[in-house]
Amino acid sequence: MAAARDFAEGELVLCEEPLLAFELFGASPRQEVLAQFQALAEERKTLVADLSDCYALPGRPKSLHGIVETNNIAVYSLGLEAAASAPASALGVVGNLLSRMNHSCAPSCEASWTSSRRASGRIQVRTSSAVQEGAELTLFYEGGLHLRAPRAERQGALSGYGFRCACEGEEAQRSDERRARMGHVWRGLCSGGAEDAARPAPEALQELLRLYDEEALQLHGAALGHLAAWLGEEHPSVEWWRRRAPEQ
Ligand SMILES: C[S@@+](CC[C@H](N)C(=O)[O-])C[C@H]1O[C@@H](n2cnc3c(N)ncnc32)[C@H](O)[C@@H]1O
Repeated sequence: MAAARDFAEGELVLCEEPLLAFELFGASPRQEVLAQFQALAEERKTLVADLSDCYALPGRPKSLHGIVETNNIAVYSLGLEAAASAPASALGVVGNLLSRMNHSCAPSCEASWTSSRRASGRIQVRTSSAVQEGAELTLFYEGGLHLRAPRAERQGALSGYGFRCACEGEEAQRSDERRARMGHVWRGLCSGGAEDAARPAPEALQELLRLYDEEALQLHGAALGHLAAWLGEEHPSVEWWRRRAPEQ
């Protein structure tokens, strides 16, 4: 999907009612998807069926499962109501426009849910940096979960989408080191480094933000969702990050 005009950072690219939106870490996502699909109006069923299925063999029919695996984008949102058993508030979302977007490990856009309530929300995509007319509008399919991981790990996480992300180039080695460091700092923040409520580990957060900048990753909304899910919305680190997040 290419930009039809210039977009400023943080601009709304699309906002749509999802075709399917299921709990990624729910007890039975396949059954949930099937029930949602069966409840769709006929024309919306056709929109789902028109999406690609990277699992379908040549000449053989597509399957709902294959379409969902190929097209669901993981979205983590602050305060999103989730099943009590879920480790994070995460939805797998299939959308008529959303699912036309390609993946990039340094994406130009970020997807989020418009509401703290799953039932009343829509999926929206905003640019995370300025995008020029004609440039591709891309998303990180895994919703940021594997964003702070080296290339090999990202490629493994993306294998279910039926393509191999071609992050190459001279910078690949340095990028791997930076993302490994991002993962390390991130895990420190989530498992103790930011536990002290009076002192939200500002050095670690600043290092993390600097690494985001060096990687040209302006995805603070996704980072915010993860922090909130793991530390709780009231944690000072979450508040610190919230001030840098794009408008919802
Ligand atoms: C969610 S769909 C994306 C929309 C699809 N390109 C279309 O034309 O409708 C996912 C599929 O797009 C392709 N794709 C997405 N991002 C890609 C990338 N970075 N490199 C290669 N193929 C990609 C893969 O075939 C993948 O199975």
